[in-house]
Amino acid sequence: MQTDVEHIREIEIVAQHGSESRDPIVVESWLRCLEKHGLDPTARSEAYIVPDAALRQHRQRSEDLIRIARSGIDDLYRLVAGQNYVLLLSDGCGVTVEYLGEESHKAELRRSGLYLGAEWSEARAGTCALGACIETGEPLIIHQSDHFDVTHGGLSCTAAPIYDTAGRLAAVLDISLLSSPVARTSQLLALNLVRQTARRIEMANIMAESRADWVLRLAGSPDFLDVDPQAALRLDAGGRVIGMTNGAARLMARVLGQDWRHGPTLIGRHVSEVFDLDIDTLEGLTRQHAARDRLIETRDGYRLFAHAIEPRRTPAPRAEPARTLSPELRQLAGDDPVMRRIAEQAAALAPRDVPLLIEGPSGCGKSTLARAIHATGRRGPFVTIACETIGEDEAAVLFGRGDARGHEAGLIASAEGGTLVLDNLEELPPRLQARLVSLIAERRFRPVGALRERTTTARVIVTSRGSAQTDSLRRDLFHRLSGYRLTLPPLAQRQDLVSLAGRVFGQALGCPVTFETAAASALTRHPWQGNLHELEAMAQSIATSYAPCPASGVHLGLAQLPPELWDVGPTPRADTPAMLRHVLNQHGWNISAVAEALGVDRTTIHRRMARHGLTRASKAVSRRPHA
Ligand SMILES: Nc1ncnc2c1ncn2[C@@H]1O[C@H](COP(=O)(O)OP(=O)(O)OP(=O)(O)O)[C@@H](O)[C@H]1O
Repeated sequence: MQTDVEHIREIEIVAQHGSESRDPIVVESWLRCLEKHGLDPTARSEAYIVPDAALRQHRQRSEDLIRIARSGIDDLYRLVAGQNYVLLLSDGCGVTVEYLGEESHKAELRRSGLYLGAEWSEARAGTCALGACIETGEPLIIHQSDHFDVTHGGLSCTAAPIYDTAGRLAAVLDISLLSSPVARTSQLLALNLVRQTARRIEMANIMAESRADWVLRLAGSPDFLDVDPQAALRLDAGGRVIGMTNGAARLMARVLGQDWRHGPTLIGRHVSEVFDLDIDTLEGLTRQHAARDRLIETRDGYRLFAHAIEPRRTPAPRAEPARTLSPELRQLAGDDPVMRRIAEQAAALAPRDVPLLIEGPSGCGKSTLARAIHATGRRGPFVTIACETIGEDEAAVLFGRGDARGHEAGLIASAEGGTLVLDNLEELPPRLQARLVSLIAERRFRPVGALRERTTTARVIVTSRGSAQTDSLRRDLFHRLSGYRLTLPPLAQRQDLVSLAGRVFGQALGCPVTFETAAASALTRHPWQGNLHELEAMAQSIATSYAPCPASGVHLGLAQLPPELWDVGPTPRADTPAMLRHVLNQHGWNISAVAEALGVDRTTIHRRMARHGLTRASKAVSRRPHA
């Protein structure tokens, strides 16, 4: 058994020379504690229990997850309780929102932090299973002297992450022992148990969310396929992925050559990019067929058994909620199913007093969405802070000032009663980001030089260009926001690209704009790396050639579009969603005319429309007048 002095000495040696004997996951966490969190191994800090009001907030945010996780964690606790384990469920900030432990040990457990409300983020508690699991996204064991802080040196903790169906870390499940006489390897069984329970909770979650959609469940063996699958995907009527378990995210990422940690970027990919199947072939994978026959292959050559579960038919049409969208959100959603779903989520969140994170690449419409949410749900001022314009020493611009040098209101105070948008927050200097944690979590902020904190009633919306899991957007800020997060797709993925381009060109030219098929096809194949910024710039670049524009409008061919669109690459498949929508619009949704134009029969058009989720309801949205 190591003494405290030996433990601190070991951390110092590992910091300089690395370690052969410690698990690399532990070594990396120690280094993060020293370098990223600035923790001191010689300082002992007792477990921290958040105040009751903060705990209530954390539990409220995790309510849905706790409900769904309930039976899984009860089962797990029953399995391990006899061996003195305590079970903790933490949210993405490391705050324990659910706890199962022996009542008779309550006082000791509370002292050690194995208790409701204990905060186990790495930044606060040093290396610990919950904190390291949040940082790495991996299941892991932190046993006794693996802990950074000697205060926790008796604990043995094993944790696994739970992801939501959008691929974001939602919670961490942990089982811990107050003191364990045995070696680290004894926890390997515990690790498997926690990992399996986390997987089952994710499975229950995706099933609860997917009643009206296809679910594709996967397993390596036909025997467990229908009872305990390893991964699951939720698919829309067009075969695009709209939800997944972490097992499925890892599988997709491997096939697509991406990092699974960027889970949200996998949403919207087509199932046929990952497996040798399409929405039309899912019926052959339902339980009507023997499990052994439901074999599919991934695009990188691995075989898996699959179980497709059909959507439950409900009498209410799915497009119904679109009618309840505010004009601003309806305009923003255009005629794209993914955007429509985002607009529906935004409409539900607009009246709620919660901080929001909107993310997506530059120019995909983050600020516009923030404004639409404000217009939908709030009165009062709408204040946008362009974070790239605020320097390290300009805290007073944001927070105001309240010292001998006088009083200054600051931008945060100017949003009182309205909406405060922190635009591209990752551009704000890290020291100022740190000061925003309490603004986002509790709406409190302290003006420069002031002794007291102030509160604000402004609703905070943060936008971010990157994947918010990057280091520049502080992890604790990100976790405080991650419960309410809207991820906008890049322009190239939008199904309504051609009609949207028509609107943007129409605005620039000052008259209605439509496109010939070759021009529309070029638009759908351009990568649009600058998203709407690039589309708007392109529209502006040709606008002068059409001034004055005839009131009857213009029908643009490929030659009238800028040369960067001429190199159109491979011939388009006429059934890509954006092209099909374009041809449908061109022919006033007359299926016979569309079938004739594309040289296929009407049944094929109906099948393709179903595959891409193009319905008469979405047609109504597409025919809105030009903005
Ligand atoms: N749905 C939409 N339809 C038409 N135009 C849009 C839509 N959404 C955004 N725009 C326009 O596209 C441009 C870029 O949008 P916006 O500034 O909201 O993007 P952003 O993601 O916040 O960009 P950045 O990351 O550069 O700050 C703006 O001129 C905006 O008016």
